[in-house]
Amino acid sequence: MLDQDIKKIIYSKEDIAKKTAELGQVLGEKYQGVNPLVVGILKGAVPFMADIVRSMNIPLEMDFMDVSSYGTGTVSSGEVKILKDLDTNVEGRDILIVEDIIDSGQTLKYLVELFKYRKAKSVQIVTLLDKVEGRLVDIKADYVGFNVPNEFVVGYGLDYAEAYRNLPYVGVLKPEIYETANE
Ligand SMILES: O=P(O)(O)OC[C@H]1O[C@H](OP(=O)(O)OP(=O)(O)O)[C@H](O)[C@@H]1O
Ligand code: HPA
Ligand SMILES: [Mg+2]
Repeated sequence: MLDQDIKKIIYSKEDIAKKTAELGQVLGEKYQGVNPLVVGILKGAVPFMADIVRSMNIPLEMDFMDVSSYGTGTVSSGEVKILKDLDTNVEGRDILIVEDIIDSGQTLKYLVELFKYRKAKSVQIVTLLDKVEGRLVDIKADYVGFNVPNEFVVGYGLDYAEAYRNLPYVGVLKPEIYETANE
């Protein structure tokens, strides 16, 4: 079973449900009356996006962008590629970017600059996990679920080589899983 590859659970299904409800409540109040464009970053943000928007009890629009810099490994290539762009024009819009994790910060730095260049009225970030020790560029989220330790984590959207996204919790993979893959 998928569970057998996990060394330890860091945030349980219940921890995540409580946190997304709290964040959604705060964001619903913050974005009341402005019809924000909530942008989920594929594919990792899908479970978090689905939970957070259902806790925001206000009119909003959703769109998705697919960017990737990790490929099948555990280290960012540093090069952010757009695999799917937004369908929506962001000019004059209040944008809330939804991410599963900020690690090196390269993905979000790129996106924030892109949306500002496209003349968004405001750009804010909500991330479930913030791995501050991973940071290589200067970027901060406006809303953070949990500060995660400097380990490669999987589950609740986060993958290793595209697997484990469907775990309902966030956990640390047993090191032998990626060590054998690198041999
Ligand atoms: O701060 P960074 O070092 O840029 O890392 C964070 C980004 O990396 C992951 O995406 P990935 O590129 O693996 O795509 P995925 O969501 O499809 O897994 C994650 O979902 C974030 O988008
Ligand atoms: O710790 C991580 N796990 C999965 N994907 C990631 N992308 C950046 N950091 C991580
Ligand atoms: Mg990934």
